[in-house]
Amino acid sequence: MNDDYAISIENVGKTYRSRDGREHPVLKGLDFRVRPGEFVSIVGQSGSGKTTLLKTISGLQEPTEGRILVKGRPISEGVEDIAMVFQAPVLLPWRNNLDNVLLPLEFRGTRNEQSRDYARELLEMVGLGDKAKRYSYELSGGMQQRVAICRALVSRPDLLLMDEPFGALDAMTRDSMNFEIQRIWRTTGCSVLFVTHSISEAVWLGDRVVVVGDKPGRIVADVTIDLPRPRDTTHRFSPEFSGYVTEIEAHIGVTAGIS
Ligand SMILES: Nc1ncnc2c1ncn2[C@@H]1O[C@H](COP(=O)(O)OP(=O)(O)OP(=O)(O)O)[C@@H](O)[C@H]1O
Repeated sequence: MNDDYAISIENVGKTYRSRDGREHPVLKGLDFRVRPGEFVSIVGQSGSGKTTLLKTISGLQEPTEGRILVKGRPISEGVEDIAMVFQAPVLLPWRNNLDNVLLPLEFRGTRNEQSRDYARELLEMVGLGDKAKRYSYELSGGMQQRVAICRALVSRPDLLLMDEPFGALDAMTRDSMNFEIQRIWRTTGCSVLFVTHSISEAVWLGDRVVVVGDKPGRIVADVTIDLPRPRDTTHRFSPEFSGYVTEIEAHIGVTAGIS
């Protein structure tokens, strides 16, 4: 049954049309499911269509072919339980961090005392409880991205879409954000679709790693990561971990025609 899944991507294609009328197929025949509470990483060459896929899932744009169901309901019906985190946190500099977190609820007209408490709870959860009344320009890049994650979580989404959320962070901050997102995901129980260019990040975080090939974007592998949870740094040095990384590198290499 479709509604057993957090999300069903059924034979989805997306073609862009340029100004001169030419068609550019970017995604073709994508077909996969995400179970409730599952963490699915997505990797692929630059330009393979990963962002296009997330935008299509979030409802920011429509697929040209196929359909997307959230708990059995077409996203075209205006499903509200999806939130997205982008590479850049894009916080409003004139609002304090708490008010940035509450922004989606203001748009929906559902901001109230309870949601304010929940937003504070989320900031506590990511270690920014004392920064609620501070402004984004007073925070480091990693802290700003944590605020953006709280903003995505404040509407209690069932599905969190993350597009290279740690791509702009330095290696050490990225490492600690990997732990942070694992903890957040386990606490909230939401399903996550996580796009990254880092294969080791994808393996370390994911229950599965979906590899998207390019021209047009399609799934070339869907690898189940059978490593115990919660994961810590020791897993990164295990032979099983290296095996998964090598396997996925090979899938991406084949896609690019270099192996
Ligand atoms: N609005 C648009 N109109 C036309 N073409 C587009 C549009 N958005 C994306 N594209 C094209 O679609 C292809 C896939 O882009 P997309 O951003 O989805 O790839 P990606 O895998 O996320 O890349 P990266 O890893 O570099 O972020 C690219 O060739 C891009 O130029």
